[in-house]
Amino acid sequence: MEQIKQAAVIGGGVIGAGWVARLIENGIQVRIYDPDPTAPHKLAAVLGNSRHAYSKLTMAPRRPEAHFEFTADLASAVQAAEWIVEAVPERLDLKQAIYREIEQAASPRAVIASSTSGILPTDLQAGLQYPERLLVAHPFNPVYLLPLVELVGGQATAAQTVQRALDFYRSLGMHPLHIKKEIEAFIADRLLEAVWRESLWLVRDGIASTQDVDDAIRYGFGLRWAQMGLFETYRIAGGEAGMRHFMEQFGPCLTWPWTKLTEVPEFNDELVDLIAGQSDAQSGHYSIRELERIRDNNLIAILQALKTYDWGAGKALAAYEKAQYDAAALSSLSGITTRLDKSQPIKTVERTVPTDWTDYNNHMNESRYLQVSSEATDAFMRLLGVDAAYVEAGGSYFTVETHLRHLDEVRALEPIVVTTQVLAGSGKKLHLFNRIQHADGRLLATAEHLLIHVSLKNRSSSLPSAAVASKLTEFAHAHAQLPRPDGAGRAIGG
Ligand SMILES: NC(=O)C1=CN([C@@H]2O[C@H](COP(=O)(O)OP(=O)(O)OC[C@H]3O[C@@H](n4cnc5c(N)ncnc54)[C@H](O)[C@@H]3O)[C@@H](O)[C@H]2O)C=CC1
Ligand SMILES: C[N+](C)(C)CC(=O)CC(=O)[O-]
Repeated sequence: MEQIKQAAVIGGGVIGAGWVARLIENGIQVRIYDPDPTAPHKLAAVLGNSRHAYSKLTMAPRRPEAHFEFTADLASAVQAAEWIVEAVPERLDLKQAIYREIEQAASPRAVIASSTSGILPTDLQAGLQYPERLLVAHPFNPVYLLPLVELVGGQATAAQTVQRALDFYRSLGMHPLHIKKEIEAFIADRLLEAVWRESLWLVRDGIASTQDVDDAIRYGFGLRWAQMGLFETYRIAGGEAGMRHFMEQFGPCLTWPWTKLTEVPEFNDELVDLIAGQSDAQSGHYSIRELERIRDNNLIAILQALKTYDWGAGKALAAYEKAQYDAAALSSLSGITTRLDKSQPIKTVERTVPTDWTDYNNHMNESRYLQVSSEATDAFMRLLGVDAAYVEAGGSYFTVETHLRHLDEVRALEPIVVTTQVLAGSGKKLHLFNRIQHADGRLLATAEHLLIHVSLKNRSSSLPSAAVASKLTEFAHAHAQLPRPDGAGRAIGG
């Protein structure tokens, strides 16, 4: 599959910044062009939130964040780009002018992906020299967390461009929804606009406050929509007889005067003041950044819950995690044959301390030391070949005993490194010693673990495969030459 290494983002506002966050998290270098001098400041705030979000989203090994930079002009941003994200304001003339500039500097193979919320891709393509490489990739805010991206090709978009886009967005952990027939506002915004329009009427007519509308969504059908959408939810609401009964019963209501969907309330100062005033009263005591954090934390919890049940948007997270584990296994395995120095403890974790790992003492909570050490053990297991495929085939290691020593403190966002030393490894047993260090060299903790190889079929101890046993023997022999670590085998107070 094509590996995109260099992207450009044109327009670094709400959506452009969200794209930058998702791209660099996935190891893709980004050059950004935005004439607004405050754009770097706004991007920094979005990255503060996205880094916080990614540190909580998954325990899978993350790629090192890629480099990004602002450029002084558009040409410098797109020259080397393989993927060009356009995220400038929603004006056809502006977007078309930007594409003309892009075409003068970029490779004709580079895909141009417009973030437009509703403009037809065929209109965007008008006047392009290579229109076959343009398509709409419409994301949802926050782009760094929500998996959906609507892909819409125009009349001139090549099938190959759509295929490249499907592969690319999947590799970013997204769920590309290919809309085969172009239509203004695509699918999701048509639905959102309908709900928004109706909500404006309800508030304007004094029937509900903005808070009432939000409560009607978040305490009820919003929860259903987040996991099943509309049609699957209504199928269940039809009882045993399912969708047919639901349609028979509730279909006729659609002709009753329940909604005003076709009319739009007049957008005068009075309406704006009414809505904005109620919105200020509802949530003005939070800053926008605080609201973003609250939103992100809630979204992460929902995504993780859905992942547990392999359902809805949780499927995208599960697939992304698997890809992250596979990528980590590949890089570790290539390390074994090329550059891994087995004569030393192996570096198994390199990360920063997430902001929500700290406690009332304002340092990393004791439980997280075990979590980090467990990440290190998992990474070492992958080095042995105990990866997702091995586990799926029925083999794994279970930890049966742990001894942790807490030696120094570490605070949020500080860099930590873990090294793993094999104390013994033969037969069913694997005895590891992990050193958790600050990147400045301070030893923060040691964790000693005894693991037993198990068969996941009958969940009892078993011998590892010959390939795993052989790799383990190599490490065990090499590490047997190392001095026994200080603290190994120690009991409390010993
Ligand atoms: N805000 C939202 O909820 C969503 C917006 N979109 C779409 O994303 C696109 C961007 O929208 P937002 O990020 O919300 O707007 P925004 O106003 O937050 O950001 C637009 C950015 O483009 C920059 N810009 C203006 N002229 C430029 C030029 N000639 N070259 C480079 N940069 C330029 C502006 O300085 C600004 O930073 C629009 O097409 C919008 O429909 C898509 C999904 C959701
Ligand atoms: C309001 N909006 C039309 C720009 C919204 C979107 O396009 C998608 C979203 O994030 O809701």
